[in-house]
Amino acid sequence: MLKSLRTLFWPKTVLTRSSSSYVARIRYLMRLKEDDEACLEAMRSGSLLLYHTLAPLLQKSPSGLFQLPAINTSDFKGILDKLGKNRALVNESVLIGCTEEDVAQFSLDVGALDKSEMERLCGGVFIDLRKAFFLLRGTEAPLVARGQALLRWHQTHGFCSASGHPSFRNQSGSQRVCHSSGHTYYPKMSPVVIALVSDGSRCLLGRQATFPRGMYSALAGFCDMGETIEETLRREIAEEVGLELESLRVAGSQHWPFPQSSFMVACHATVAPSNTQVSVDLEELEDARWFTLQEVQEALRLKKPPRNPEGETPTLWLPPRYAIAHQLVREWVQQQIGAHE
Ligand SMILES: NC(=O)C1=CN([C@@H]2O[C@H](COP(=O)(O)OP(=O)(O)OC[C@H]3O[C@@H](n4cnc5c(N)ncnc54)[C@H](OP(=O)(O)O)[C@@H]3O)[C@@H](O)[C@H]2O)C=CC1
Ligand SMILES: [Mg+2]
Repeated sequence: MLKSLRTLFWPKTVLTRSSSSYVARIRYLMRLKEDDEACLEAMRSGSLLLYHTLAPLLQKSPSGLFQLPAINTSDFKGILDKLGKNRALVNESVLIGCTEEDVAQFSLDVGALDKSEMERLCGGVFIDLRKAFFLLRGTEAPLVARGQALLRWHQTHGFCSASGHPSFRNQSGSQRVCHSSGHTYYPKMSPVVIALVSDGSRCLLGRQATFPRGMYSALAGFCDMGETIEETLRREIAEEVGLELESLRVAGSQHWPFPQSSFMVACHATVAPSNTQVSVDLEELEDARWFTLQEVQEALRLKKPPRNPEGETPTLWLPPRYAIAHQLVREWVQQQIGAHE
């Protein structure tokens, strides 16, 4: 069991940290990305986030909460020794960050090793990332998403699209190079705009047929080549629900790992109260409709997803806390409450 291992839990982000230590850490990470030797050196004293076929390893803390165990690299080498596996596996990990104590953080997919044996030796369980998002809190959800996204990118970008030859990663995993064509490839995110549309008193939510029963989310769409955020959102809302936007305001952004990495730009948008007749594009969405403040507040109060069995009218539920759609809904609720005080 992992009891014999030194397990470090990821520290919480401190927003008031001094800028000098922040700058020093960023400069250190820059060097690790560019210098293979320095990266290998940092790996020796670094910590690892483990995945099995892209499912992250989670541990239950004594208080019953799930957390990400950051396993010391040297302890992980001990596990490989026990399994009779080559220690060089550690070098396949990719750099994902650095703690405030200057410990370099890496993620590694151990899909080539026996899953239950790894779970036993590490004292955790590999959980599908979508489920992990419901279990993790604070800065752990974005960290686990980042680690998975970078591993996935390497697993799916092994060849140069110009020459067809294999491409090779640098030690940190921040890029891949094809020695035949000379092309350098960097991890890619697709830009997406997501918006919570309001008519002043209600908000518009939609669902795709693949969503769990009862789940609705803010409307989203990928940017077409050359589009601005405003153009994408205007087009997507017109395409998906047949409405013309009156205004929009950018409210935040996040990296989203599903199905491939997206860069989500989140907005609050409005339509005129006289222009609320929804016409759903059923190719894109199964349903979209207006929800009242009360309906949304009830959904936010749910502690866990409702059962919603077939044949019964489903209870509304919303994307997980970490999804930016969830944050948009919470902000809208606050705006509505503020407007009526
Ligand atoms: N974090 C959050 O809160 C939320 C995140 N999202 C994410 O936003 C993203 C976009 O939302 P969605 O409504 O599905 O987008 P769209 O409305 O743009 O529809 C998706 C379709 O667009 C096509 N498409 C165009 N460009 C791309 C691209 N670069 N990558 C993949 N598909 C592309 C695909 O069609 P085809 O397969 O026919 O080629 C795909 O099925 C999804 O990844 C979703 O997971 C959505 C809601 C909430
Ligand atoms: Mg869409």
